Amino acid sequence: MYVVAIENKQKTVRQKIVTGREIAYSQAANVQLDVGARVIAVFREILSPEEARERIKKDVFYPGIVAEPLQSSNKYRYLIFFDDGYAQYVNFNLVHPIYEASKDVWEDVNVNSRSFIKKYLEKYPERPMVKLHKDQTIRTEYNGKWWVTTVMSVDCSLVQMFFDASGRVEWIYRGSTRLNPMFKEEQAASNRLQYRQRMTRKANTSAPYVEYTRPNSEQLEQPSPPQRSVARKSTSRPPSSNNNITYRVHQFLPTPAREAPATKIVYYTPRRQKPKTNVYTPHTCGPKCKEFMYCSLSRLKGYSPLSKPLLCGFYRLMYKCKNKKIVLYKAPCGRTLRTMQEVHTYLRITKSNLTVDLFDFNMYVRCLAEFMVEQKNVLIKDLSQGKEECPITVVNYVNLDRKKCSCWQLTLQCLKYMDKDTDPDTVGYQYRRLPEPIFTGIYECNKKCKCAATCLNRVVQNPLHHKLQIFQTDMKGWGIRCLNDIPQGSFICIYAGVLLTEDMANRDGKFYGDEYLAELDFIETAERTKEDYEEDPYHDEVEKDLKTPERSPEESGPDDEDDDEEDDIITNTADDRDFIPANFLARKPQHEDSGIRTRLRKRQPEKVVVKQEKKILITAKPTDDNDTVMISDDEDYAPREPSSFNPKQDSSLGDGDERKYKSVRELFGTAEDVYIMDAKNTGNIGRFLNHSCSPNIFVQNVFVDTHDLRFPWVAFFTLSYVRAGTELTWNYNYDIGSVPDKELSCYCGSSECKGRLL
Ligand SMILES: C[S@@+](CC[C@H](N)C(=O)[O-])C[C@H]1O[C@@H](n2cnc3c(N)ncnc32)[C@H](O)[C@@H]1O
Repeated sequence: MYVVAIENKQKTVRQKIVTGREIAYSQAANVQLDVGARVIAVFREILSPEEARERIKKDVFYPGIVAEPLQSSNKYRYLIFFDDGYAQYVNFNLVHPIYEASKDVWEDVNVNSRSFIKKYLEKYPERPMVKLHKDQTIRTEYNGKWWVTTVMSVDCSLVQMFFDASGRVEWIYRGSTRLNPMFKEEQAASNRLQYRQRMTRKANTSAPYVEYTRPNSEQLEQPSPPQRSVARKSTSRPPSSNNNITYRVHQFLPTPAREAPATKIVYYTPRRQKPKTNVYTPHTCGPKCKEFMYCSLSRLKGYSPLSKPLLCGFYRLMYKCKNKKIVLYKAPCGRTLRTMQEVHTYLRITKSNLTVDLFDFNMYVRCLAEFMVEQKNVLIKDLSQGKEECPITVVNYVNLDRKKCSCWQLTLQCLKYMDKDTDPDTVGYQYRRLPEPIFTGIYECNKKCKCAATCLNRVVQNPLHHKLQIFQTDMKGWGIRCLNDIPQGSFICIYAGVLLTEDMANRDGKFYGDEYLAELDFIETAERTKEDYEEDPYHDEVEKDLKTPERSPEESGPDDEDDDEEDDIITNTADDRDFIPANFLARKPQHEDSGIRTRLRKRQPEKVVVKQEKKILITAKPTDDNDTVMISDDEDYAPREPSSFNPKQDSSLGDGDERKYKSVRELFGTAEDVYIMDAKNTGNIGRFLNHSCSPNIFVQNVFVDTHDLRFPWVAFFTLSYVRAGTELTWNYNYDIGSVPDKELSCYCGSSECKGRLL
């Protein structure tokens, strides 16, 4: 215990007995403080011009903990989590160590922030944070409710939010669960049956997401209690009987080569066996036009799909038209084909056995390019051991009328959830390609339909089409890359495996690994997306209900002082550990106002001032009630409105995404749960597709042999044009932190990488 002499305004001195946890040094530390250090630090408040006229801005010390050390990435400031829920960057000379701290430092913190601080320190340096940028809109909690807020600015780990309805402005830690994406991430980790964001929601690619800083395994403890025992990728389905081949995995896994093989792109030159005939002479196209072809499709087994028409005698020409480059095909008979529609019609009337998806009008797609690896490095020439050959298609295209086809109509149900002006002809397969995912699923024609096998609504039921290669990646084990350019929306393959129930998957996954488990969660994904669609009016209602005061200029953006801070970035590249406060002071003139503001606060009376004693400052009084702390003296201390790092515990507060209806899955029985596809021992090439946070293929649920919503096939399509030699990757949509004792770093290498898979 320490006896402290306290002088009040009237200069009368009284004595007080306090513990070492209630007093701090009167000087800033001259060594780097570690994360978790117990400190008092100055909190800088923002004053509006009117307030500034009325009173002077006071430097007030509040107790807290160091949440980030001084480092170049945060401009050599400490991030301080104040006990009463505020967060702010503070210059090191305004941070004073507290004299003593409990072994578990969070025990000294106000009860409202305790669990947050405890979890933060236990997990540090892993810090999931919402990745945000200016003008982004998300929901943020305030006073037990979710509000629509807009990002005003981002400063390292803090974000300044503008509450659209009330005009409130607040700085919030980006890892706070008061930010809805962060809240949902936490919910997902603790709720086995949460509803995840899916690749089927392509529109969400710019939505905010939670990013995990790469953990330092030595410093990390194990994550908090999760609910599931194995990891499962979202969405997949094997065929019960289909021509997508499955094979035993171990048969084609040779020892990986130590060195990456030399690679190159080679361009085929079509060998013209007949004199060039593509000069047009007027004629009516018909089956006779086929006679101009150099060879039949059946002789082109093993060639890439896009090269086949060119090898058969078609020319693919690039023209410049009004400064725009366009692609044209010239048929062997000389007929010019300018669009997919013209190609489709031409192939039909000439009764050609070429299919329309062998053509492409994207000028960047290189039809004759092939990615080659040195022969000696080719480990297996055919992964499917002859089973997965290029299809010999029987061409008999019928002009499928979408309006009359009940399968197409089922696919078009998704129009209900799209912009009302959406043209139905642009939804779903476009000449056997899928430009965008459809979250309500695709319904293909099947053997019960009257149409031919070459119908435009039969895609994933066909075998592998593109040349793929399994290769050893640097960090992710085996992966798949394409050997030819692949146009956007092309079907790659399905995800095949053995179907397991939830219980079986948990048991098998625990003992034999869960790397190849994928959930058939079409129902949950579709329902979730539908509800999101229906929720849109909710925002308007919320906003209507609230008065929207005008934003004052000083609230509407950072003031001049903020601009100054931007100029103060120190470009010191030395290790953060080398930081010596004294040198820093000598190098850089002290900036009066370099602490970043956390949020606007209720203004407090003038008397909130810290008394600087010669040796020590009286500081935080740890309490278990909401009175937070004592600064200087009980008389002088005026507590501010407490803030928080977590949403207020309000039973009515969901994740802002509460479900309104019963799930369709319940109609199948009370014991029904998602089925899981296990591709560990029996699967197809889909099992080798790695994860990426910026994937180039997406998952589409397709109904082929059954319309039972529990059993869609899961098919992969290209999200964009993919160049030969590129690895094909999808987004696993794992729930980070959901598997006990399991952490998996992500090595996708994308600039958007979240840092963790699990
Ligand atoms: C379905 S398997 C993919 C094929 C796997 N690479 C193999 O060699 O069989 C999933 C596993 O691949 C690895 N993996 C996939 N994507 C990854 C990524 N982005 N970062 C790290 N590991 C990854 C992980 O070990 C994961 O459990």
